[in-house]
Amino acid sequence: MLHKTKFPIFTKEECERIVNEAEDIASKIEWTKNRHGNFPTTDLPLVELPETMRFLRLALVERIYPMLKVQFGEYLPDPSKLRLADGFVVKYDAAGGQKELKPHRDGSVVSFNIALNSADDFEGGGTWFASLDDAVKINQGEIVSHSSALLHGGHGITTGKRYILVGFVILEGYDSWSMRFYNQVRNL
Ligand SMILES: O=C(O)CCC(=O)C(=O)O
Ligand SMILES: [Fe+2]
Repeated sequence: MLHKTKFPIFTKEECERIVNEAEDIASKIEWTKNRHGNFPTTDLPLVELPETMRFLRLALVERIYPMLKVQFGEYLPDPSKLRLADGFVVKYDAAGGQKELKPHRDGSVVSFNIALNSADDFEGGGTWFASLDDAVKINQGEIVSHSSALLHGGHGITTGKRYILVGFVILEGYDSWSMRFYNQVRNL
Protein backbone atom coordinates (compact mmCIF):
# COMPACT_ATOMS: atom_id res chain seq x y z
CA MET A 1 0.00 0.00 0.00
CA LEU A 2 3.11 2.17 0.02
CA HIS A 3 5.66 2.49 -2.78
CA LYS A 4 8.75 4.51 -3.43
CA THR A 5 10.49 4.47 -6.79
CA LYS A 6 14.22 4.02 -7.05
CA PHE A 7 14.39 6.17 -10.15
CA PRO A 8 13.16 9.67 -10.94
CA ILE A 9 9.84 9.96 -12.72
CA PHE A 10 10.52 13.65 -13.51
CA THR A 11 13.86 15.05 -14.66
CA LYS A 12 15.66 17.78 -12.74
CA GLU A 13 14.67 20.28 -15.43
CA GLU A 14 11.00 19.26 -15.27
CA CYS A 15 11.02 19.69 -11.47
CA GLU A 16 12.72 23.08 -11.72
CA ARG A 17 10.19 24.30 -14.26
CA ILE A 18 7.32 23.42 -11.90
CA VAL A 19 8.93 25.17 -8.89
CA ASN A 20 9.74 28.21 -11.01
CA GLU A 21 6.19 28.49 -12.31
CA ALA A 22 4.78 28.07 -8.78
CA GLU A 23 7.05 30.76 -7.30
CA ASP A 24 6.38 33.04 -10.25
CA ILE A 25 2.60 32.72 -9.84
CA ALA A 26 2.89 32.95 -6.04
CA SER A 27 4.62 36.32 -6.38
CA LYS A 28 1.37 37.54 -7.96
CA ILE A 29 -1.43 35.67 -6.17
CA GLU A 30 0.13 34.27 -2.95
CA TRP A 31 0.30 30.66 -1.82
CA THR A 32 -3.10 29.37 -0.61
CA LYS A 33 -3.31 28.21 3.00
CA ASN A 34 -6.85 26.95 3.44
CA ARG A 35 -7.76 24.54 0.65
CA HIS A 36 -7.68 21.27 2.57
CA GLY A 37 -10.00 21.45 5.59
CA ASN A 38 -8.41 20.41 8.85
CA PHE A 39 -5.03 19.68 7.28
CA PRO A 40 -4.27 22.65 5.06
CA THR A 41 -1.04 22.90 3.13
CA THR A 42 0.66 26.00 1.83
CA ASP A 43 0.04 25.22 -1.80
CA LEU A 44 -0.93 26.30 -5.29
CA PRO A 45 -3.49 24.19 -7.15
CA LEU A 46 -2.81 23.09 -10.72
CA VAL A 47 -5.60 25.30 -12.04
CA GLU A 48 -3.36 28.27 -11.19
CA LEU A 49 -0.34 26.68 -12.93
CA PRO A 50 -1.14 26.33 -16.65
CA GLU A 51 2.31 25.21 -17.78
CA THR A 52 2.54 22.57 -15.05
CA MET A 53 -1.00 21.45 -15.81
CA ARG A 54 -0.18 20.96 -19.49
CA PHE A 55 2.97 19.02 -18.63
CA LEU A 56 1.25 16.89 -16.00
CA ARG A 57 -1.68 15.95 -18.22
CA LEU A 58 0.74 14.04 -20.45
CA ALA A 59 2.98 12.82 -17.62
CA LEU A 60 -0.03 11.27 -15.88
CA VAL A 61 -1.01 9.25 -18.94
CA GLU A 62 2.51 8.30 -20.01
CA ARG A 63 4.24 7.76 -16.66
CA ILE A 64 2.16 8.08 -13.49
CA TYR A 65 -1.06 6.13 -14.18
CA PRO A 66 0.87 3.18 -15.69
CA MET A 67 3.07 3.08 -12.58
CA LEU A 68 0.05 3.23 -10.25
CA LYS A 69 -1.62 0.45 -12.26
CA VAL A 70 1.33 -1.83 -11.62
CA GLN A 71 1.57 -0.87 -7.95
CA PHE A 72 -2.12 -0.88 -6.97
CA GLY A 73 -3.90 -2.65 -9.85
CA GLU A 74 -4.64 -5.83 -7.92
CA TYR A 75 -6.62 -3.86 -5.32
CA LEU A 76 -8.64 -1.80 -7.79
CA PRO A 77 -11.80 -2.85 -9.66
CA ASP A 78 -10.82 -1.02 -12.86
CA PRO A 79 -7.32 0.49 -12.91
CA SER A 80 -8.02 2.11 -16.28
CA LYS A 81 -10.34 4.56 -14.45
CA LEU A 82 -7.58 6.25 -12.45
CA ARG A 83 -8.14 10.03 -12.55
CA LEU A 84 -6.46 12.96 -10.84
CA ALA A 85 -9.07 14.60 -8.56
CA ASP A 86 -6.77 17.25 -7.15
CA GLY A 87 -3.16 18.22 -7.77
CA PHE A 88 -1.10 20.97 -6.19
CA VAL A 89 2.41 22.17 -5.45
CA VAL A 90 3.18 22.32 -1.70
CA LYS A 91 5.86 24.54 -0.21
CA TYR A 92 7.40 23.89 3.21
CA ASP A 93 9.66 26.69 4.44
CA ALA A 94 11.66 26.43 7.66
CA ALA A 95 12.15 30.20 7.68
CA GLY A 96 8.63 31.24 8.54
CA GLY A 97 6.25 29.23 6.35
CA GLN A 98 4.62 25.85 6.90
CA LYS A 99 7.18 23.40 8.33
CA GLU A 100 5.15 20.19 8.65
CA LEU A 101 1.79 18.60 8.00
CA LYS A 102 0.20 16.71 10.91
CA PRO A 103 -0.79 13.04 10.46
CA HIS A 104 -3.98 12.63 8.42
CA ARG A 105 -5.66 10.47 5.78
CA ASP A 106 -6.41 11.86 2.32
CA GLY A 107 -9.93 11.51 0.92
CA SER A 108 -8.91 9.96 -2.41
CA VAL A 109 -8.06 6.36 -3.38
CA VAL A 110 -4.34 6.70 -4.10
CA SER A 111 -2.11 9.66 -3.22
CA PHE A 112 1.31 10.47 -4.57
CA ASN A 113 3.94 13.09 -4.03
CA ILE A 114 6.95 13.93 -6.18
CA ALA A 115 10.00 15.69 -4.73
CA LEU A 116 10.52 18.87 -6.74
CA ASN A 117 13.77 20.03 -5.18
CA SER A 118 16.92 18.31 -3.94
CA ALA A 119 16.92 16.60 -0.53
CA ASP A 120 20.12 18.60 0.09
CA ASP A 121 18.08 21.82 0.13
CA PHE A 122 16.54 21.07 3.56
CA GLU A 123 16.98 19.08 6.77
CA GLY A 124 14.20 16.79 7.99
CA GLY A 125 11.22 16.41 5.67
CA GLY A 126 9.96 13.36 3.86
CA THR A 127 6.54 11.75 4.14
CA TRP A 128 5.92 10.24 7.56
CA PHE A 129 3.85 7.04 7.81
CA ALA A 130 2.31 5.72 11.04
CA SER A 131 2.66 2.12 9.79
CA LEU A 132 6.44 2.60 9.51
CA ASP A 133 6.78 5.08 12.36
CA ASP A 134 9.28 6.70 10.05
CA ALA A 135 9.55 9.21 7.24
CA VAL A 136 10.10 8.06 3.65
CA LYS A 137 12.62 10.30 1.98
CA ILE A 138 13.12 10.61 -1.74
CA ASN A 139 15.34 12.63 -4.00
CA GLN A 140 14.41 15.18 -6.62
CA GLY A 141 12.07 13.78 -9.27
CA GLU A 142 11.27 10.59 -7.35
CA ILE A 143 7.75 9.65 -6.31
CA VAL A 144 6.10 8.16 -3.21
CA SER A 145 2.65 6.63 -3.77
CA HIS A 146 0.32 5.16 -1.17
CA SER A 147 -3.22 4.24 -0.32
CA SER A 148 -4.76 7.62 0.52
CA ALA A 149 -6.23 6.09 3.65
CA LEU A 150 -2.87 5.31 5.26
CA LEU A 151 -2.19 7.61 8.20
CA HIS A 152 0.61 9.90 7.04
CA GLY A 153 1.94 13.44 7.29
CA GLY A 154 4.62 15.82 6.14
CA HIS A 155 7.62 15.32 8.42
CA GLY A 156 8.86 18.67 9.72
CA ILE A 157 11.80 20.45 8.12
CA THR A 158 14.27 22.31 10.31
CA THR A 159 16.17 24.23 7.63
CA GLY A 160 15.63 25.20 4.02
CA LYS A 161 12.66 24.74 1.72
CA ARG A 162 10.92 21.60 0.50
CA TYR A 163 8.70 21.59 -2.60
CA ILE A 164 6.51 18.64 -3.61
CA LEU A 165 3.84 17.98 -6.20
CA VAL A 166 0.93 16.18 -4.53
CA GLY A 167 -1.75 14.28 -6.44
CA PHE A 168 -5.01 12.82 -5.13
CA VAL A 169 -6.18 10.09 -7.50
CA ILE A 170 -9.67 8.59 -7.61
CA LEU A 171 -11.38 5.92 -9.70
CA GLU A 172 -13.88 7.50 -12.04
CA GLY A 173 -17.30 5.88 -11.66
CA TYR A 174 -16.40 4.17 -8.38
CA ASP A 175 -17.42 6.88 -5.96
CA SER A 176 -17.50 4.65 -2.89
CA TRP A 177 -14.21 2.90 -3.61
CA SER A 178 -12.08 5.17 -1.45
CA MET A 179 -14.13 4.01 1.56
CA ARG A 180 -13.63 0.34 0.66
CA PHE A 181 -9.92 0.91 0.20
CA TYR A 182 -9.89 2.78 3.49
CA ASN A 183 -11.33 -0.23 5.29
CA GLN A 184 -8.37 -2.35 4.22
CA VAL A 185 -5.85 -0.08 5.91
CA ARG A 186 -7.79 1.73 8.62
CA ASN A 187 -5.63 0.25 11.35
CA LEU A 188 -2.31 1.01 9.68
O1 LIG B 1 4.67 16.40 2.86
C1 LIG B 1 4.37 15.25 2.49
O2 LIG B 1 5.22 14.43 2.13
C2 LIG B 1 2.93 14.80 2.56
C3 LIG B 1 1.92 15.79 2.00
C4 LIG B 1 0.51 15.32 2.20
O3 LIG B 1 0.28 14.34 2.85
C5 LIG B 1 -0.65 16.04 1.63
O4 LIG B 1 -0.46 17.11 1.02
O5 LIG B 1 -1.77 15.55 1.78
FE1 LIG C 1 -1.75 13.70 2.64
